[in-house]
Amino acid sequence: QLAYDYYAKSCPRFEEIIQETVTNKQITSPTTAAGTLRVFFHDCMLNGCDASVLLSSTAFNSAERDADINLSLPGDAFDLVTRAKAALELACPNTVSCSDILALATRDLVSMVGGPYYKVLLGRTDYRISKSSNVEGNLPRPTMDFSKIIQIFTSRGFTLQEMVALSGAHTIGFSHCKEFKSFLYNDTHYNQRFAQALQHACENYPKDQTLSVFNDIMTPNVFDNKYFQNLPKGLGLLESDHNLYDDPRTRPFVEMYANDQNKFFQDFAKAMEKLSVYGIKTGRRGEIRRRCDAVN
Ligand code: HEM
Ligand SMILES: [Ca+2]
Ligand SMILES: [Ca+2]
Repeated sequence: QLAYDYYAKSCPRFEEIIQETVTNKQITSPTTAAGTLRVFFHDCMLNGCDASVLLSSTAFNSAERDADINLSLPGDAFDLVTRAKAALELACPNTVSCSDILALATRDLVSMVGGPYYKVLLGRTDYRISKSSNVEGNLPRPTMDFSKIIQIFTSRGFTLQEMVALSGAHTIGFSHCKEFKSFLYNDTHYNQRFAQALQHACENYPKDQTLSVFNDIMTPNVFDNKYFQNLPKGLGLLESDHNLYDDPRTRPFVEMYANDQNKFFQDFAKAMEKLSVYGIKTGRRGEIRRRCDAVN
């Protein structure tokens, strides 16, 4: 049922409208690309790419978005989907799912900031269930035991190599100080000057909870393989970033991608295609939401 040209007849301008919306949003808010990529990842890992992460809580339901780990998901990503949905409802009412919008917008943003282009199958429907209580343990945290992080990926059918390739997403975007602050003082794998700079940058945390730093200090806004080149030099930010290089199970893939950006792009593109169809719903298992933040 899924097809690359799923909306060819029902909404011929679908791809064009997404492209337009994404371009306008990314130009005015350059953090949109990373934010949207992370939202998409968090949606897909939890019960599949079904836009469950986009639902708002109601009086009767605390949604995924309000789970502790998702509170830092940036408003710009949700705003992007809202804008695309509004434009699409004008062009072709009740036709395009929010999960398809998020999948395609993510692809366009990745390539807009320099990453690889890949094809996205379309025809997802949106799930009606989203519970904050389902989140814990299903999304990786930097402080988790590394074997647990590996298990989160492998239990969903991703190989170690695919996990490392996907983690290359940290070549863009930023992290809040709370995600690495305590680790800064306990880890010997940091480059010393980098650790000092980070301590300085986070000096006012926790008084100022909004303090954050770039995931990839070399090229924070460009999708490239610098993230992997940083890791062996102690320039990784999160404990989980460090673990990718320190753990012998994943180190060979880090080294491979650090040496070969083309290989990283090829593997990232393939892994994203695989992630994009993970756990998706079609037909009556879901619905075409009228608004992306509420069930019909
Ligand atoms: C390997 C396990 C992973 C862990 C432990 C992890 C953890 C985190 C954390 C803690 C942040 C900072 C969030 C914040 O403070 O706002 C972050 C940011 C980010 N993550 Fe991950 N992540 C992982 C894998 C991934 C994967 C596979 C992707 C996408 C395919 C991804 C995409 C991103 C992006 C793009 C950002 C930047 C968000 C922004 O700038 O708004 N991460 N990650
Ligand atoms: Ca989901
Ligand atoms: Ca980069």
